[in-house]
Amino acid sequence: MRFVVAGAVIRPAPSGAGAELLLAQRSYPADVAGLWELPGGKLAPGETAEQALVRELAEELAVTVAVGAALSEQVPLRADLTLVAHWARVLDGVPRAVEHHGLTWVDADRLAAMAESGVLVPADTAWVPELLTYLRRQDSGEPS
Ligand SMILES: Nc1nc2c([nH]c(=O)n2[C@H]2C[C@H](O)[C@@H](COP(=O)(O)OP(=O)(O)OP(=O)(O)O)O2)c(=O)[nH]1
Repeated sequence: MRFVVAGAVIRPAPSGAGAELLLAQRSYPADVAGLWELPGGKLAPGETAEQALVRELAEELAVTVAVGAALSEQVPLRADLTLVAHWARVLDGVPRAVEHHGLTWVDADRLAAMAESGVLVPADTAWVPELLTYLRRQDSGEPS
């Protein structure tokens, strides 16, 4: 089994209420180009999910991240490929779309509207309830 790891990159909302999540707009392949995802990629041989996420987000966003706990859902993509996600925070740098069409920080209401309108990569909808619960928390402390 191979794994893809995605980062639920979060920050306190500038308004002070709740938190925001970073979404990235895929540029390929054609079936998902234009849809929004949690940035990340496949684990290289011998890498842990945490190591792969640090590497992928450095490559894709030009930032250094601290990787936290895994989200609870693991999403089967194919018989031999499973998608997992970890919470992450930017330690250094400002995210930039190196490989994606664009980036956007969303609050809970915006994420819910995007999920509703079908602009998320389909597999990622599995995480929406857990993401919304965190983004709506008032203290935006460590995800539990
Ligand atoms: N990174 C990422 N991939 C996702 C998500 N949801 C989802 O279905 N995928 C799929 C798309 C791809 O089939 C696979 C990972 O592709 P990728 O293009 O990000 O990974 P990569 O850079 O390591 O792969 P590659 O293009 O070099 O083959 O997982 C997601 O939220 N983030």
